[in-house]
Amino acid sequence: MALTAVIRVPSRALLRPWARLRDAALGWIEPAGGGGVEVSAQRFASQKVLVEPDPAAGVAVMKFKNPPVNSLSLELLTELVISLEKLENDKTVRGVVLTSDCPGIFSAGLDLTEMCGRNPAHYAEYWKAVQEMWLRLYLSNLVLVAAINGASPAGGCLIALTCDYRVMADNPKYCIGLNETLLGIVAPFWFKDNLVNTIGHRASERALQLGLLFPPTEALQVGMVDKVVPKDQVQSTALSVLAQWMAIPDHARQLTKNMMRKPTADRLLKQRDADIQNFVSFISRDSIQKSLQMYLEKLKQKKG
Ligand SMILES: CCCCCCC/C=C/C(=O)SCCNC(=O)CCNC(=O)[C@H](O)C(C)(C)COP(=O)(O)OP(=O)(O)OC[C@H]1O[C@@H](n2cnc3c(N)ncnc32)[C@H](O)[C@@H]1OP(=O)(O)O
Repeated sequence: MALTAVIRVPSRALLRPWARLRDAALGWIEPAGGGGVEVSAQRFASQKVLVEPDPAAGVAVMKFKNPPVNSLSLELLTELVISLEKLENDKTVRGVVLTSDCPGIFSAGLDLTEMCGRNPAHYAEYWKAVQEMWLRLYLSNLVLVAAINGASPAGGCLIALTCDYRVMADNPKYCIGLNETLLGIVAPFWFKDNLVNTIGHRASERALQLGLLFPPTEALQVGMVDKVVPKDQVQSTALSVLAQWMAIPDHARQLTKNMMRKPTADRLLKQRDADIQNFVSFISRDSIQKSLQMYLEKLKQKKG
């Protein structure tokens, strides 16, 4: 991967490359001149997120690669944020297509194994990473187009909802939606806000309470996706849409996007810590842990 962003990081963290990269990606870095050292991010080859830049076109394709189902593990979330940050800082890139490298699955959503049987400190770290992913994507200055080439429940749907435009493959087996209630859990307010901003209040109320997973044609009808095309045209269509959006002057489009989205993002930014505490206490409940364990068991038994 030809990404060569240089990140200034605190020298103390050199002992822990993983934590250092995460800190840099999440913005926990010393200011320039603060005694850090410069390292090329290219040295740390990404494994869960593949980025294919096309500088001539000013675009990149970002592919999630966390088989079998692209669950959003802490590692994938961290790599996603790092990759996005590099692209934001790359002056040759103005737009990104987000898609999946796993056949038939865009993303299975948050990684249930990160939310089951762990300790409160882990839940807090995980939730902070989920928040960070959403904030970075939702407020990105880049044009983001989701090429939804597979199933996209819950957190997978959330990623698609952060994009400026969604193209979905026409396979009726691929469903998209915020199905949290089916797991006995509740979509956080910022998931809900992002959905309401996309499909409106009444449709969101119904979709969220019932945990609806929409097949492509229904997703199109309700406005959850913008275009449905045959599977082999998803990426090319997403790239064409990207080109249309990139015909608009960046500064005008970016200011408009920010004007539309900032109030929603600010709601979370103002109460990030409280939101983390809320998540930790909710997810730590015995009843919630039991529900999630049962759901995971059901997924496993489906095979046998
Ligand atoms: C106050 C705050 C409250 C908390 C808010 C929390 C918000 C939560 C958001 C979420 O995103 S929760 C996750 C929701 N995701 C789902 O419900 C999807 C579950 N998965 C599926 O429906 C299916 O796996 C699939 C995506 C449709 C793919 O089906 P397929 O038949 O292709 O694969 P499977 O055999 O089902 O799965 C393979 C393998 O992967 C494991 N797995 C599936 N999904 C997840 C996941 N989200 N996290 C972790 N692991 C997952 C599944 O158990 C199988 O494992 P093995 O049996 O191979 O060990």
